[in-house]
Amino acid sequence: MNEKNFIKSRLKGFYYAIKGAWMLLKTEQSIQVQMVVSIGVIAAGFYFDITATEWILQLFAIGLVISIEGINTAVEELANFVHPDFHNKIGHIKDIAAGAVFFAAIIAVIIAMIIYWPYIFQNN
Ligand SMILES: Nc1ncnc2c1ncn2[C@@H]1O[C@H](COP(=O)(O)OP(=O)(O)OP(=O)(O)O)[C@@H](O)[C@H]1O
Repeated sequence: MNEKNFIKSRLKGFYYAIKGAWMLLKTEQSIQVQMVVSIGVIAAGFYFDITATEWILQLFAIGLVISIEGINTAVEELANFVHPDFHNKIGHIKDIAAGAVFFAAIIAVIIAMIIYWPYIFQNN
């Protein structure tokens, strides 16, 4: 593959990724909820004027949750496509994918508590 084709295929990959991100935002309620929560904590970040390190942790947590939620959606879509009917194995696969989101969400909540607890409850 020459250099021009390489750049072209990378740009195409980028376009598909943007398209996928837009589809997630437009169609997936779980992603829309995560987006609203993310906007809320970003607003809180500005309101409490959190430090650069806290911003990094907060943005990392937001990225982690939204990314895993997106992968969970892809797993669900794939499961529904491969086996549209009820099957214990499909249920198991979907539960595991949802479990991954749970881990990320719990960590994000803990990070948010560590960041905001001092700003909210220790006014000094
Ligand atoms: N085809 C299936 N076979 C067995 N269990 C399923 C199947 N589809 C869903 N389940 C069970 O229902 C749970 C929720 O499924 P899913 O995440 O697809 O949500 P939904 O309520 O079916 O649809 P949506 O999230 O799109 O509103 C799964 O974690 C799994 O336990």
